[in-house]
Amino acid sequence: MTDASLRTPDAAADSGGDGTPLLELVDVGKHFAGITAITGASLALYPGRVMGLVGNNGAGKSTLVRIVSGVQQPDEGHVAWQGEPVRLRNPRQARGLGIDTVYQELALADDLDATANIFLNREISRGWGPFRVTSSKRMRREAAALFEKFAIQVPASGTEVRQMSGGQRQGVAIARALLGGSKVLLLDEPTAALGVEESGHVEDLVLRLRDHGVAILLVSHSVDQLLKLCDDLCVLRRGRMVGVYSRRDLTGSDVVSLIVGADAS
Ligand SMILES: Nc1ncnc2c1ncn2[C@@H]1O[C@H](COP(=O)(O)OP(=O)(O)OP(=O)(O)O)[C@@H](O)[C@H]1O
Repeated sequence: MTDASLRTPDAAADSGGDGTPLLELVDVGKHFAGITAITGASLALYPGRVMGLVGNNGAGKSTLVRIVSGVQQPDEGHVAWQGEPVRLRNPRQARGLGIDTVYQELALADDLDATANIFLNREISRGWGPFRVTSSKRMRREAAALFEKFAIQVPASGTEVRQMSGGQRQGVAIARALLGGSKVLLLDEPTAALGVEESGHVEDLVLRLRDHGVAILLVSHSVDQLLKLCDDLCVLRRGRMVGVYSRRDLTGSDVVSLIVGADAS
């Protein structure tokens, strides 16, 4: 691998200054044999802003995440990247642009340490041909620097991730996305399996990512968490987009009302 692939995001380095979103969904819809999973979904993600994605079970959140991450393609509307329409054919293409997803399962290699996990399939090596060797020292150094930059409290080397806490594992999975140069991070219920203290650590990390200019789409069922972390909230209900709201305009009971469909007033 080359040094150029070792990019971590930096504040507002990309679009956003001119008001163009990094990523936009325009009237996106997806149907399965007569079932509307989602329709009329429009939202924009900007560097250094957190968009919450909220809705009851079956509201269409996962479908929307799968569209943004390139797993599924919309059959209505379109996706735009830095103002240009784009067709995200698969997750690899999305990652190539800088869109990465951290799913609840995390998909870590349990028997490897944090450094090996974040460099998995993109190991740094030196030399050439039969003399090519992986540069463990340099990977450990770069992993440690990345953990320090985002204050991710994990042992960089020597501890298998299976021995780590849920919050630490979440940190490793997020670091892996950052190492690939993610500008847009989709976080799928990152604290669903965590206790109060560990959830707090992950929430702090989300805010640090935001402060470093990452655009975040956060799926969460916790209204408190959404109000704490998000700048904007996109509310879905039964496959339809209810709207995108500024967090400043919402109380917790407004959010609940929007989710279940009662009059928010
Ligand atoms: N591949 C599929 N085939 C058929 N129906 C699907 C498919 N994927 C999603 N759906 C349907 O689309 C609707 C939205 O599903 P989706 O998983 O996006 O909701 P969700 O908000 O993520 O729900 P949850 O919080 O339970 O994960 C549901 O009615 C679901 O059954």
